[in-house]
Amino acid sequence: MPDIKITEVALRDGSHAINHQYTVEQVTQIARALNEARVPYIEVTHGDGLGGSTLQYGLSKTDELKLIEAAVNVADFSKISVLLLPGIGTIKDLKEAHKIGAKMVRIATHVTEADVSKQHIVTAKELGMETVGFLMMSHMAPVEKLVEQAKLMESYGADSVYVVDSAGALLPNQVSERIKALCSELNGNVGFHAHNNLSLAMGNTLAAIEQGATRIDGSIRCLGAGAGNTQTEVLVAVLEKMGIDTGIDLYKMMDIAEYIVAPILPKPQEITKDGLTLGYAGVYSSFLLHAERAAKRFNVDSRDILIELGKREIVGGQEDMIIDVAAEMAKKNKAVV
Ligand SMILES: C[C@H](O)CC(=O)C(=O)O
Ligand SMILES: [Mn+2]
Repeated sequence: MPDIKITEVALRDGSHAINHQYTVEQVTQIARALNEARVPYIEVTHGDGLGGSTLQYGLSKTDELKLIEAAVNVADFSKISVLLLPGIGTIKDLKEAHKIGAKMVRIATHVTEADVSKQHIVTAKELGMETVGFLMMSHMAPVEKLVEQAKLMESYGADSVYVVDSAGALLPNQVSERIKALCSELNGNVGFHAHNNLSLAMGNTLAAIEQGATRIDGSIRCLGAGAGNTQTEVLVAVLEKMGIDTGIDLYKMMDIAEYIVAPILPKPQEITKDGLTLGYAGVYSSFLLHAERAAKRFNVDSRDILIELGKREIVGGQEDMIIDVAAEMAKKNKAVV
């Protein structure tokens, strides 16, 4: 039994970074290779979870059930996971994903809205799926609130609850206090999902592990929203050096990153000015491309849009506000000229 169980999220969180353009061929190739490298969990879904393919969130090139099925077909070791945000994905979507072979589901809510996850968690458990509560934008709630919400998810039946640093805004001490509190208050596993917008994904992940988190997310070659997540192959190497077992084959992961994932990246994953602004302003990482498009359309600075979104505490599901904010800025700029 590995000490730390890693969920590879490039085929879900990375969907944001490539504008939801995954093909069946790409998912098949990547999932097959990750399975051979013995990654415990591989998450495959639209970036915004089941049912995310909409004008609001971005249309997928390929029906996500086809992508999930493609991954299931080549994974005899790895469990295929799906993400579901209540309000975007439905119980029907969950049942369909389960029917085609998804073994784990992560039910994601804003950090203060765990109560909306109840029926989805209950249904997932009834279906016999491993079930995870995923508390997004965890930097926006004080520790006590986070604990309260995590306990709710556990009371509905979640096997694990994650602290999700959606904006890549948490500092290491803030991760430590959150994970420590959850580990002492919950009976199940505690997990951590990072974004690298402030270059802290690895440091924060190690802080989480030090405080007792045993479920950790990573994206190979950093293929995730914003500046990406904790880079999985690097994490495997670091943990190996620390004597922590992940059960994952390091050389195979390096090869997948170099020869399969890097060639499909539209551009190398790095901390750009906009990626950095996400972490600095505490904005949802998946807003990056939306804000960049709005900035171009309205001829305003994308950083100003992101800073304003942060001030207004805009969260996932409010993507239409990105356009509103950009339009307002353009109007103001015009008035000044
Ligand atoms: C729907 C989001 O992209 C989920 C996630 O990965 C995060 O909040 O971070
Ligand atoms: Mn994420």
